[in-house]
Amino acid sequence: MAPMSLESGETSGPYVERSREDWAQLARSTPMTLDEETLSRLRGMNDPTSLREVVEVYLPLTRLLSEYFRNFGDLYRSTHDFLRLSVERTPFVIGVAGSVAVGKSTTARLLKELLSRWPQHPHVELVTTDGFLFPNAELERRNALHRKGFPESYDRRALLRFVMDVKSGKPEVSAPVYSHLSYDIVPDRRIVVNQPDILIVEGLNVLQPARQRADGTTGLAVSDFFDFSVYVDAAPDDIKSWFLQRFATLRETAFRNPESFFRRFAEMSETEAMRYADRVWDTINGPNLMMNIRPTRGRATAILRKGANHEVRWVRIRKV
Ligand SMILES: Nc1ncnc2c1ncn2[C@@H]1O[C@H](COP(=O)(O)OP(=O)(O)O)[C@@H](O)[C@H]1O
Ligand SMILES: CC(C)(COP(=O)(O)O)[C@@H](O)C(=O)NCCC(=O)O
Repeated sequence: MAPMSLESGETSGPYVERSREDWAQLARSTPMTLDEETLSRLRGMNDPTSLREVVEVYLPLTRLLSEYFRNFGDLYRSTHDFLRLSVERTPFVIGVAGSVAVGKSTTARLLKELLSRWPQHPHVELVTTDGFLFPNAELERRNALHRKGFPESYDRRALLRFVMDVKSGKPEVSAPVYSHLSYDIVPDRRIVVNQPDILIVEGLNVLQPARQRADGTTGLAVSDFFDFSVYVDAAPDDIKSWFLQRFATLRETAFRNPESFFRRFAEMSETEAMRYADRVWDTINGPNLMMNIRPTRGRATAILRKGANHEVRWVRIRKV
């Protein structure tokens, strides 16, 4: 069978695809719980996600998620009855994947906010995988400082341990923290996740399958613990232009902070700084997208495909 083209909007096999218009119809009667002020707090830099986008794209997604969540609870209860186990319910885990600068953070933060507002008020936690990047000194030792964001730049074992601990119901599981300001892991700082009902794990590589070991066996990957996953998708040229626009905005804002690792880009000429950003895309983030991130797209439960103006044009769902 010829591989399915995601550009043409076809539907085939175990997937169903809905145009933006059809998708929006699926949650027509769902009440909107977010206001403009909350949305502006959740939006990433240069991300124009509107309240209309929340109503037409994210509410249907949360309705679908609530079906998965309910079924997950039923399955969990019945299998535990069968096994005569009396363990507390463990969290429902959602992965959010996609390129650098595609808007994953906005999607993940929106999901956190909308799911927390469900009638049963679940406790929702969000963790980004950048905390599991190796510190710069370790990346340097591994000759991988120019590979930040590639699968090998993460402490995958620690990330897997973190997700497994949370998923198995352990209290107070902690994760390291990354700072865009210092461009490094923050020493002596951890965030703590305490038995949430829902855990959202957001990052470039969260849909990667497990690696094969030298002896030919495969281990586990974080994606093995996902109960639902979302891939935020767009044309690579659009994502590159969003990355460059964001870099230009960061030059005017965050990079001006005297403590910013990127301070020198606020000080050099715009042409020079933008030439650097273009090179970062062409040598790091672009190749990582094409070689590692995009190939995991088909593994997601839901794909949100954005157009050049950031609006989601169509949604693809795995039927099974
Ligand atoms: N150099 C930087 N300085 C400050 N903030 C940054 C920098 N690079 C990225 N960010 C912010 O970090 C967050 C994550 O960015 P990214 O990993 O590109 O994911 P996405 O754009 O898909 O949400 C975004 O909110 C972005 O605005
Ligand atoms: C921090 C990131 C690797 C993304 O981390 P994630 O939370 O998606 O794992 C990325 O946003 C980034 O800043 N890449 C750096 C590329 C570079 O300038 O070297």
